[in-house]
Amino acid sequence: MVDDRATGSAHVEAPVARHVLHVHPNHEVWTWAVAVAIAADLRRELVLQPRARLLLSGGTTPGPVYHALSQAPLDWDRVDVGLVDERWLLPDDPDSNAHLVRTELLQDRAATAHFEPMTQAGRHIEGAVATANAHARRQATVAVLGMGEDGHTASLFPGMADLERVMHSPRDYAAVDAHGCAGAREWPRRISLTPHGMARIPHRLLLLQGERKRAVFEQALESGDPHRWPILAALEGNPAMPLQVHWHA
Ligand SMILES: O=C1O[C@H](COP(=O)(O)O)[C@@H](O)[C@H](O)[C@H]1O
Repeated sequence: MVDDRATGSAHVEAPVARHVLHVHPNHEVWTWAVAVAIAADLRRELVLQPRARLLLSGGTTPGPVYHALSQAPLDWDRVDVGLVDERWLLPDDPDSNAHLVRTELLQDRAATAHFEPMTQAGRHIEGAVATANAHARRQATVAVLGMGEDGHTASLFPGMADLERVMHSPRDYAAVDAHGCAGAREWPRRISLTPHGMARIPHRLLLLQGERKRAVFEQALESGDPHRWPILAALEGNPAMPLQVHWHA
């Protein structure tokens, strides 16, 4: 474990470094450390490229990070913001991932970022997937991932009917049907980044909170079975760019 004396955070590199675990002492340090890491990745990209792309997850975990990130001094008008996954809900539905991004990130300095919601009134799910795949032709710089206690990431749920097809899809995004998966809660119809899409993104951050999620992540690593533990898909990618896991108790 390596100490970062300035923040009280520490990080552990896995023996074959497919991930690096950053252990933060509390929620506030976790929030700001993750926001600063995302901003640094975007800033580096904006030095090299005219625009940068950021893909964001929804759920209950990342809101405070997005809020902190909205205050980062960046050329936000050169940043495109897309989604890692979306529930088949309209973008202004309070349970949509788009709503979380709009209310927590696209404020303050980040208000000028260009947002690409996945859903639109009157659009069929296949049309929304096609648009998401068209946007994905532009390589994303950073993806912020979450994980449910069932081991799902994005909208890749263990046991869902479509999992095999989606796990091997050659496209970046796919429509998924997670009927019967408790982790999908009341939104089984979704659009998700696929393992193929995830692996193309150089900077992948996984945000975890609590002992339970850390234990689930460790159980997944131990098992090595991505069908039981879709979170393992987040480990795939450029071996020189391991998944950055940020955790606090
Ligand atoms: O449904 C979803 O859940 C995961 C994890 O959410 P959390 O509430 O456990 O933080 C999230 O990463 C994903 O984007 C979302 O659609």
